[in-house]
Order: sequence, then C-alpha cells, then structure tokens
Amino acid sequence: MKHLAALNKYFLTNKWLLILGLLFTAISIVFSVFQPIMVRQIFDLLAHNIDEYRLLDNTALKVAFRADFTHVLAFYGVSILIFALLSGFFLFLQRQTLIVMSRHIEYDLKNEIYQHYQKLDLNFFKMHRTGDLMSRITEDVSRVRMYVGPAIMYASRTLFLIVIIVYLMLQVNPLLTLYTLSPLPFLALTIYYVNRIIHRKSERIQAQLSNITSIAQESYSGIRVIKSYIQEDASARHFEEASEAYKDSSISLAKTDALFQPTMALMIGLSVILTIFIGGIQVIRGNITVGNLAEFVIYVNMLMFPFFSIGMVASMIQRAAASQQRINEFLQIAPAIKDEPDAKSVKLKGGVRLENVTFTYPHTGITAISNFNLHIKPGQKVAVIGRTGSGKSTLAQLLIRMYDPQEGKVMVDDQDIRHLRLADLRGQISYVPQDVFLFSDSIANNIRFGDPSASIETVQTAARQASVEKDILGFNDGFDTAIGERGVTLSGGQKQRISIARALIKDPNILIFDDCLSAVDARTEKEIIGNLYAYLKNKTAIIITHRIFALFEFDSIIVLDEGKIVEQGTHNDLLSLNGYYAELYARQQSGDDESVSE
Ligand SMILES: Nc1ncnc2c1ncn2[C@@H]1O[C@H](COP(=O)(O)OP(=O)(O)OP(=O)(O)O)[C@@H](O)[C@H]1O
Repeated sequence: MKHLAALNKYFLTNKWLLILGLLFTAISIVFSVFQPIMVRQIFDLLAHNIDEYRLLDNTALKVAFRADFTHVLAFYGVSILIFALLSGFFLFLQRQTLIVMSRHIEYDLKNEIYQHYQKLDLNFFKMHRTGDLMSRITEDVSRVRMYVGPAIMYASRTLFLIVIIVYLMLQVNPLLTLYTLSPLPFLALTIYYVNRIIHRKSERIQAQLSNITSIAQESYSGIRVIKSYIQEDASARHFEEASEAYKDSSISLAKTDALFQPTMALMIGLSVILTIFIGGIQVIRGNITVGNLAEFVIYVNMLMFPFFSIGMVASMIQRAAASQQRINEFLQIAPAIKDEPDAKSVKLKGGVRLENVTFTYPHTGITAISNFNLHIKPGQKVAVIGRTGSGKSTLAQLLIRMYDPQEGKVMVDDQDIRHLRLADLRGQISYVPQDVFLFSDSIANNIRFGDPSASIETVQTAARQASVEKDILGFNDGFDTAIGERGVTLSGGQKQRISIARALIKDPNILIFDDCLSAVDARTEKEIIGNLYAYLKNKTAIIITHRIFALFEFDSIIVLDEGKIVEQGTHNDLLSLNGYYAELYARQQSGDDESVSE
C-alpha cells in the first residue's frame, strides 16, 4: 500500500475533482435511500387503511376511498421516480468527476514515466527488456488507474451507503439488522478470493496472448527466411501450440466465471430469505411493521453491490499497489549520465582528446576501450579502422557521452565532457550510427530530425550532400514519401544516406560516422566521399570504417585492436609499418577483400 503514496501528488493536483466527486457520491446516495423509506410508508399506509376500507359498507364511499388512495399511490410513485432520477443524475456527475480525474492521472503518470525513460542512460535500456518498459507504461498504468478511478468511486459509494443504510436499519430494529447483515461479510470475502483466482487466470491468458502476438509478429517479419527454409509447417505448429495453451486457459477462466455468477445469486437470495424469515417473525411479534420488512428487503438489495464491491475494490487496490511498485522502481532510477551541477554551455570548436580512457560495459564486464589516448585537433579528419569487436563503436559512444568511462577523461576543446551541458554536447556533435533507424514518417521529416526548424531547401541540400537526393526524387511523392511499415521500402544504402543527411543538416563542428557506408556501392561511396570532402572542410570528422578510403586524405588513421591503438599515422605511414593496415590494403589491391575501396 505504501507504494500508492507516490500517487498522492496527483490527488493533490486534482483535488477539486476528487472533492466534488465525493460530494456527488454522497448526494446521490442520500437521494437513493428515499426509495425504501417511501416504500415502507406505502406498505404501512396500505396495512393501516385496508381494514378501514373493508369496514366501509357504502359503495360510493368505497369508490371515493379508492380514488383518494390512488392519488396517494401516484404521489409516492412520482416521488420515487423523481428521487431515482436525482440520484441517477448525481451518479452521472460522480462518474464525470472521479472517472475523469482518473483519466487525468493516467495521462500525467504515463507522461511522467515516458519522460523519465527519455532521461535514462543506454545502460538502463540494455538492462531491461523493451516488453518490460512497455508493460510498465501501459498495463501497470491501467491497473493504477483502476485504483485512482473505479476503486475510489466504488469504495466511497460503499462507505457512504453502508453508513447511511446501517444507520437507518438500526433505527428500525437492531436484531434484524444484525441477522440481515451477517452473510454479507462472507459475500465480500468470497468475491475477494474469486476475484484473485479470476485475476490469476486472466494474467496467464494475457501472457499467452502476448506470446501468440510475438510469434505471429516474428513470423511475419521473418517470412522470407521461413519460406526459403521451407519452415511454414513448423511455424504453423509453433503457433498452434501457443494457441492451444491460450484456449485451455480461456476455457478454465470461463468455468470460474460460470460458477461465479450463480454463487453470487445464491448468496443474495439467502440474504433476502433470511431477512423475510426473521423479519416476518418480528412483524408477527409486533416489533416492526410490514412496511419495515419491505424497507429491509430493499436495503439488503441495496447493500449487495457495495459488499460485492468491497472484495472487488480490495483486489483492485492490491493489483494497483503491485503495479505502482513496479512503476516506482523505474521512476526511482536516476540516470547515470546527466548534467553535473556545474555543467557549462559552450560553443564547440572541434578539438577532441581522450586521456588514459578505460571503459568496461557495466552489465557484461567487457572492457571495450583500454588505457586509450588520442588527440584530434579542430578540423582534422581521422579514420578509425579495426577488426570487428575492436572497440570502434564504443569510442563513438564515449564521445557523445552515451557512457562515461570508468577511468580517464574524454575532452572536447580541452574540457572534460562531464562538465559540459549534455544537450550542448550532443547538439553540437552529429553522430551517424552503424544501425540506421528511420521513423515512420516522411523522408523530409526523417532528415529534419537533425534540425526540426530546417526549411525544405535545407533538407534538399543535406540530401544532395549525402548523395540521396536523386533517389528521393525518383519516388512518386519525393521528399514527402512515407517510410515505415505502410510506406516505401528503402534499400540499405538509401537508409544509410538518409541517416547521413540527417546528421549533415545539423551543421555541427564535429561529426562521427560509424561504418555508415557499408551498404552503398563503390560508385555512390565515391560520390558521397567527394561531397563530404567539401562539406567537412573546416569540421572535425571521425570516420569509423571497415574499409580503407584511399581517396579521402585523412590527417590520421588509427587502427584499433582489443580497445587499444595498435597503429597510427597517415596512409603512407601505416603502409610502411607493414601491419594490419598494410595487409588490408594489400588485400584490396589484389581484390581479395571487398572492404577496400578507392
Ligand atoms: N552495449 C554493449 N554492451 C556490452 N558489451 C558491448 C556493447 N557494445 C559492444 N560491446 C562489446 O564491446 C566490444 C567492442 O564492441 P564495439 O561495438 O565497440 O566494436 P566495433 O569495433 O565497433 O565492432 P564492429 O566493427 O563489429 O561494429 C565487443 O566485445 C562487444 O561485444
């Protein structure tokens, strides 16, 4: 329960809706209890007048009596209707306030979680499965909403109703009240336990359903592999097994549900019979009137749902507390990478320096960069080459502060990047990642992601510089062409070039290209390099690559191995070293290796 205290701030911001909601609940209940009181009065009037009526010997008097009595009954009927309408109206207002409040809280909580996710570092995302992140922002928030909305609504209704009705019942006859109420706590307990069983079963069904969804999703995405390996039958069998488990669980839930309703009806029936039986004895003994008995039967019926909802509300609160605990776990994680209190805002010129940097991935213990030193002057172009897994991408991640090194310093313009404002650092460095990611949006907006205020002309220029403009203009909708599931399918090379255009449009002083030309052909690569040469004239560029770009005159080429620089120098320096670079170059010359381009 203490976990739910985190929601109190939301109650405070929505206090007026909460107060009004509770007020409307009370008013609606006050109007609803007039009905049994009026029914009692009608019954008592009937019982009282029936003997008088029978004693009348004159037909005219009997007709007049009946007419009078009809008026009285009509009055009561209309009054009951008016009170029912008023009660219903306030019930409507109650839902309009409390349920609306719960939707506001749900909205705020979802945004709070989403914004917190955005602040968290990459390591957090590596440590937690995407499904887990998604379920906390969707299913867990939905369960919490059941507490802030329906649970509060039912609980307040239950509380007000029980207090008012039990008070009215006690006024009539305490003994009958005790007998009548005695089965109700059992009803609440039964509902609570049955609800837990239903919930457990529903959870299992939910998990099986998401399993079915991911099996289907994966097989649609991998349909080409499934077909080419003729695995359609195996895939169908796999799906069938998952569906069968889902069907069995659903049937089991249907059985519990089928038992639930009749059991409830039986309990309600027992309570009514008990009321009539004991109440009847009290009437015969003269302790209460027939009207009181009728009133009691209505009270018992009115109390059924509140007692029923005690069990429901208890399990709703329990589930919400468990969900809020899961949400709090994430909300309480502070981002490892954030602005230092003394973080400065600076305009970067482009100098980069790494001093004795050692970095180990926290969750795997792999040391990707080890005692690393590098100095790049503003405007220099540096190539980073090395075998797969040698630490090239990690180097890029450290420069844009996706991770902080455990030892040493990463500096830009001689300032430790930990003392710069994160938004300034990332805003002034363009990073083209190895794995391209494009959003389901138009091509123009995907490029504009690097500078949301960019005009269409700027977008076109960036596309031209990245040698992708011609491809884009070849599509029917040009720059407005939609990408994504329902949009056009781009080739790997087109995606890479759009991703480069996105980086160029930022017009930064430092650019990092992480193996981002791997999917383009040699001719396009030559064209891009030609364009980039002009664009990068006064900018610092770090180009991570598997291939040797002999056309590009790098100020320095570094060769990485196991997180360390093993060779460093210009193209000619490295050739004379006769090491990895020379070997790679020789393979290019002989045409054995595709990873060399000129
Ligand atoms: N997010 C990560 N979490 C844990 N270990 C990682 C992570 N990323 C990379 N590594 C490990 O760090 C080492 C260096 O990886 P890195 O991606 O920097 O190499 P790379 O030279 O860029 O390789 P490639 O050329 O294949 O992209 C590898 O052993 C890799 O397994």
